[in-house]
Amino acid sequence: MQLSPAPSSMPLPGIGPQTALFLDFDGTLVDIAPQPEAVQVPADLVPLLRQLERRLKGALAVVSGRQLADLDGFLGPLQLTTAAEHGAHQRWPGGKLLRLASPDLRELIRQTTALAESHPGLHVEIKPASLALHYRQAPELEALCRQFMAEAADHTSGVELLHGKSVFEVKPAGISKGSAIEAFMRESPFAGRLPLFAGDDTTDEAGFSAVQGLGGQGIKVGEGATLARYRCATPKALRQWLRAACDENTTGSIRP
Ligand SMILES: O=P(O)(O)OC[C@H]1O[C@H](O[C@H]2O[C@H](CO)[C@@H](O)[C@H](O)[C@H]2O)[C@H](O)[C@@H](O)[C@@H]1O
Repeated sequence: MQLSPAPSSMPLPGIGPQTALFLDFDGTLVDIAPQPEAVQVPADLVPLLRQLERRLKGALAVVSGRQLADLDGFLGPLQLTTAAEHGAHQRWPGGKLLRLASPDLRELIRQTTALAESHPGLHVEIKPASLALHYRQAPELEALCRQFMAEAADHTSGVELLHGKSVFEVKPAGISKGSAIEAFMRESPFAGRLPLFAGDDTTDEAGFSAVQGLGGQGIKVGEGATLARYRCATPKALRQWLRAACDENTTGSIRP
């Protein structure tokens, strides 16, 4: 399927009792920050997600590249249904945990850590099933990081490379945000509902493809070519749409 600019003037789709809602975290629920740990969670986000989860009778999940512990740290005390690490680590309704893959990343960790030590500005984020090499503080090193991570991924069994916002990530092959959403959609309370997925990055395109293949809609937050049919300008505007959906008198159909 070809990526195209999503229309920006259409009102966002309504969130109703038959919606299954899937939400990316960085760049979607919260603004992008200079470093992964510097993200600011707006004070009203956790109450908003709690209210939405209740209204949707549990059919809400966070779908993120982050590791589960980080998401829980940012969104605590909430522990939402979650697909973490691009779907490799899942928490299902009721709390059951599922780890779909655990590639051996020891050599990759050794190599990327050595690279970051010799290049100030690079940051290695080590997660249980994946690894991110961040270059937001050294954008001039993008080409070096690309080549390094492509070669490293080639030499690591069972992984594939993603390019996100100022980051190259190695994650388990064959698992994506799309496959995680499809898995949730086969089970209660998601099954039989219309899925909506909001995300901001290239790594969210698999999620847009999955929800639209199931008759739902993708919402791209921010700029850039996308498969998503809807667009919302900023995380703040997305949160306003979510808040509107919590208001009894609206279906959430606001303009982005
Ligand atoms: O799927 P997401 O929830 O969007 O997570 C994707 C990655 O997000 C984080 O990195 C990105 O956000 C950082 C904080 O805003 C930013 O500094 C970095 O440049 C971005 O790439 C996170 O650190 C990664 O683990 C996630 O995979």
